[in-house]
Amino acid sequence: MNSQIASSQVSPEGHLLIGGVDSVSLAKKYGTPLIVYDVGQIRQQIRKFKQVFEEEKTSYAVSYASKAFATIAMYQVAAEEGAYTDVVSAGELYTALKASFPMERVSFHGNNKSRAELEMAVKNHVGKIIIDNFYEIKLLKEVLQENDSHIKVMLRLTPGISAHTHEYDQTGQIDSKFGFDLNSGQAAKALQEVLAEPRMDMVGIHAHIGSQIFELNGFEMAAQKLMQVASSWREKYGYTAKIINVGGGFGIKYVSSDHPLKPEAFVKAIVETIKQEAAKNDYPLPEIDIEPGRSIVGPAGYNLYQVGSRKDVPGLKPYVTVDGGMGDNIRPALYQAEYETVLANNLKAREEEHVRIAGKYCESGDLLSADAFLPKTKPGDILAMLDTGAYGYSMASNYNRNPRPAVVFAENGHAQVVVKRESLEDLVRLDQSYQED
Ligand SMILES: Cc1ncc(COP(=O)(O)O)c(C=O)c1O
Ligand SMILES: N[C@@H](CCCC[NH3+])C(=O)O
Repeated sequence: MNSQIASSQVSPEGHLLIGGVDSVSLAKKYGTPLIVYDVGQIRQQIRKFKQVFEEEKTSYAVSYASKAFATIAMYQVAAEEGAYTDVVSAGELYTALKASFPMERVSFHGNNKSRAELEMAVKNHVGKIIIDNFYEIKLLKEVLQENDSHIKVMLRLTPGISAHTHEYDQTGQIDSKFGFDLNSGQAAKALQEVLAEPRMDMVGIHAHIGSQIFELNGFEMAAQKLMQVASSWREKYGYTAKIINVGGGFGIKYVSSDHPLKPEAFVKAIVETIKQEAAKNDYPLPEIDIEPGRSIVGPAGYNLYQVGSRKDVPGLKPYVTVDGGMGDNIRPALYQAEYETVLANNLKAREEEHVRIAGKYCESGDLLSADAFLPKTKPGDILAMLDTGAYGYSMASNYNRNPRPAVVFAENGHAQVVVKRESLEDLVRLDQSYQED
């Protein structure tokens, strides 16, 4: 049996249990493809992050990077667990508002926030704006004046660290599109501009080096760099950062060859680095903020699919086709991301063939798995792809006019639909007929 499945997740008839609920019954009841979250696992991960900070006795914020999975129910769970959250668009902010997420715990990120988005953030009193560029300083200044308002801000810095991860997932390297560059003096200029603006309360600095990172080193370097910048700004400009935010990016295990540290181990290393740097430079210990997305929701998510057609290719791995694909999980096509897959309706069956799991979309690249080791499958079987909770549903599309799947939250043996399946009618809801004059 797949080693990523705990024995407690196997029902007596050999079905996969998610949050104590039979996944095969869920597939029958709600249809496939279906996205199911084990909510207990989400809560547990947030608690583990918080525990590290509590043990280290530092002030902190665990800010859930909601781009990984942004729905009303998810913001509610994050709020219940005392997490903060980051949003990167009016849409995410609107969803957080609908979830009654406490606005003072929201940070607004983004490298091209529009005037309308900044207005929405200011009017709803979000906790912090993480300023990314000079244009944004100007826009925000205008918005604050027009609304006779004040807001806490942080500056996003580009620390010049190339994290070991997929090129598309790097964000801290010098030529990144995100943040103010340190070496050219951009960052110091931004600091001066922001300090000169009485409506902006400059509370600290931020860096995020990338996503799905396995090594401690990049995070330690980023933490050290931020503290060095903070110390030099204190000396040069008399400015003391109250918050150091080191972003997210803690890697998770997708396949058996992945060996990441526990997400909370990354945080411990970051806190220790910041403490050491603070002691070395006699700097008042700042609040330490993190922004994990993937590590909070990734391992808790499962995509359930029903097996349909099969194509055998002499001498090559067969294609086993399912009723979903790149529309509900673009990551394999976009990043060659790998996942483990199990036969959810018979976990006890012996794996006997290597297959390719193809999606139903009209793209040869629509392969959910290039190599899955599975028992022999037949049409109607339910496959569960594991660890799909981050950047799956949030990057879903209606390609080929396929409706997006429903999302179910399962916890303590109960399941509840938290996002309905799109209907065919939903697909044409915004369409208008065209009439020639
Ligand atoms: C600024 C920022 N914070 C946090 C995250 C979350 O990253 P992850 O989901 O890898 O933890 C991202 C995404 O890479 C990001 O851009
Ligand atoms: N969508 C990416 C992560 C993006 C992180 C956002 N900066 C992934 O699935 O790996």
